[in-house]
Amino acid sequence: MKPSIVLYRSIPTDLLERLEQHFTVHTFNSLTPDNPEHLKQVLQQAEGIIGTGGKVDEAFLQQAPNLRAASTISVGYDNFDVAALNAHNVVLMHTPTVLTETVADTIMGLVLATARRIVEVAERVKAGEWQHSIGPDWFGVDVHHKTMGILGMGRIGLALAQRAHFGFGMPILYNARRTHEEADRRFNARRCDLDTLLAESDFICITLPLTEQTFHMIGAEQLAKMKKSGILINAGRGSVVDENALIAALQNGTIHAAGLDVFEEEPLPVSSPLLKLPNVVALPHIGSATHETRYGMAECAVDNLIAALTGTVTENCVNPQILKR
Ligand SMILES: NC(=O)c1ccc[n+]([C@@H]2O[C@H](COP(=O)([O-])OP(=O)(O)OC[C@H]3O[C@@H](n4cnc5c(N)ncnc54)[C@H](O)[C@@H]3O)[C@@H](O)[C@H]2O)c1
Repeated sequence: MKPSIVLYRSIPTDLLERLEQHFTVHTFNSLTPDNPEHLKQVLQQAEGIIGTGGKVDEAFLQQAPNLRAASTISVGYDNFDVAALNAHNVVLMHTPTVLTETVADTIMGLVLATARRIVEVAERVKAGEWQHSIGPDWFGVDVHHKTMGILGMGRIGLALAQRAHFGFGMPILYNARRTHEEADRRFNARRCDLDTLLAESDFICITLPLTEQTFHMIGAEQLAKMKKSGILINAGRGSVVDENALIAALQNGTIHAAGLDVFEEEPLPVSSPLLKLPNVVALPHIGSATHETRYGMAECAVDNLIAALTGTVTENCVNPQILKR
């Protein structure tokens, strides 16, 4: 009999067929579906889960005694309790690399949109406000040759540095736990402490994962250390920034603008003060959301689950120590 798995995100038909060659697939629209009793029943037998979103913690794992592998269709895995997975001998697979370049493109899009006020002025054109040749109230600020500060010099940080350095002639600062030799060599990037990065950068781009150490890493104190003309871009995870402190900083003119792809609560509530601020560009977590990349992520996650449940893992494993047990 084929192993039973739970699929909790819709994936392209050919990839579903690939899963069905190996497994009996039980499909749900999320991990908190309309039919929770059915999910509970299926989880009793399930050896694998694949999808994105939803908490996988001790309470969830208690309901899935036969689980051997979890495959998330994302690179970030902050919604998984890795210690609990380890305790239950569950391998966690994710999709790094395949989305790196697309997310870096999104971040550059936010840099340009905030600095040049692209969304705001395009809306004014649509509203019929372009009646005469434009004056300073339509102007933005330059991007090229300004200083870019990157928080989290990993895969996405490096792809962003490449764009900023070669495309826009920007000096690159970064804050990281250790020196990134490739960034230094290829982009003349300079590692510095957080306070220096906050004080010297014109754009601060967050590409950090959400962990206990990065939670609210940027709060009122850090925002106050940024240039008044500084622009904050967050494409890591919402809770790396204290959103209330950010709202206050944007309202008070402590910083110039913000470009946000991620939020403390997603979807962003329509009542959020962020949506009332003209100096905010808010995106619905589209970092990796292109047809090509979302297909690539789903394919990678499918192959990851097959590898994990057939004992052929070579890459993309968050807790490889489990494989040796
Ligand atoms: N907006 C989106 O749609 C989207 C898409 C993909 C990834 N992401 C987010 O981006 C994150 C990074 O992805 P990646 O592929 O570049 O991961 P990565 O692991 O290659 O890079 C993360 C970097 O952050 C560094 N880091 C971690 N904690 C730190 C700390 N306390 N101080 C300084 N540096 C620290 C790590 O050393 C690493 O270099 C993901 O974890 C995810 O949260 C968002």
